[in-house]
Amino acid sequence: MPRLCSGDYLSGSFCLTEAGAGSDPASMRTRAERSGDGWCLNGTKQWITSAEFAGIYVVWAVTDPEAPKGKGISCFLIEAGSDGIQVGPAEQKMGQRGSATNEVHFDNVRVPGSALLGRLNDGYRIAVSELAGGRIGIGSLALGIGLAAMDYATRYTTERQQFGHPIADFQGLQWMIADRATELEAARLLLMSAADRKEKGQSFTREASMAKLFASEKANQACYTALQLLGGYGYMQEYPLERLTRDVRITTLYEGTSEVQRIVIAREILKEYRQA
Ligand SMILES: CC(C)(COP(=O)(O)OP(=O)(O)OC[C@H]1O[C@@H](n2cnc3c(N)ncnc32)[C@H](O)[C@@H]1OP(=O)(O)O)[C@@H](O)C(=O)NCCC(=O)NCCSC(=O)CCS(=O)O
Repeated sequence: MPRLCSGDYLSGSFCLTEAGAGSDPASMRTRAERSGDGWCLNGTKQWITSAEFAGIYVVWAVTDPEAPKGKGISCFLIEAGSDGIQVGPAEQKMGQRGSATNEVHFDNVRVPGSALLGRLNDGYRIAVSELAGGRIGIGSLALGIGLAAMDYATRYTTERQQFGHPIADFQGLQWMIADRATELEAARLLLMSAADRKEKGQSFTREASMAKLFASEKANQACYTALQLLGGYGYMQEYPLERLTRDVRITTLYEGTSEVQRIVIAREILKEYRQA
């Protein structure tokens, strides 16, 4: 942590996803086998944010293949310079091109026993609980993009003249502005509520998924509307809507798709009813 906070490490990377283990990370195939006092890791992680800049990787690997699904996974902290780690080139993405996304290969990477984070075979719980916190972050990112898009487009409607009027005078457009503003405000309140619960040490899994689901879907809709308000200009790279619309698209996918958020929300609600 001190090296991450001081900037000695430009970033850390969260290495969970694999080619065959995206929405279902417990089906991962990366293995960590005992090697003397330590561990030897083999496998490939996919779509890892900032891997090419990372000083340290948080890596999940199967440590007990005989255990029931999700019960034999452990979490390791691995220094970027370790022998056997290879980082692939940055992926060519639709958006968020300011953020590098790489594959990370672990080929007989040997780490000491002290690299184990948390308890042996209890790593999957660390992954899912960290994802819940991350969802507040991605929801907030989505909200920021949605607000920026609508801010730009709303100002544009007051300046753009058609049919002898600023287009903001037309009720059809006013309703679009009103609906998006209402949805983004609701998203903001859901995010604040989830963050507040997290900060107070209360359970927040359900609230984080609700906030991420709603904020990312509504931010995508906001970018669509904002581009529509600019008409053909919105489609041009010269204007910011083209980039915002590409950047926002990933927010309903990463840190868990909208469909995964619905699984989490439904499970959390049903848990209460089943316990009653
Ligand atoms: C779809 C899933 C929610 C399904 O989960 P699973 O069925 O595989 O696992 P669970 O049984 O729900 O949970 C396992 C275990 O952990 C406990 N748990 C669950 N949530 C929490 C929590 N918030 N805090 C603490 N503990 C929690 C749960 O009770 C279980 O414990 P027991 O076994 O009962 O003891 C899940 O697979 C899922 O979320 N999938 C989506 C994965 C995802 O979001 N991937 C994104 C990867 S990161 C990314 O995209 C960004 C790139 S990067 O950062 O570089």
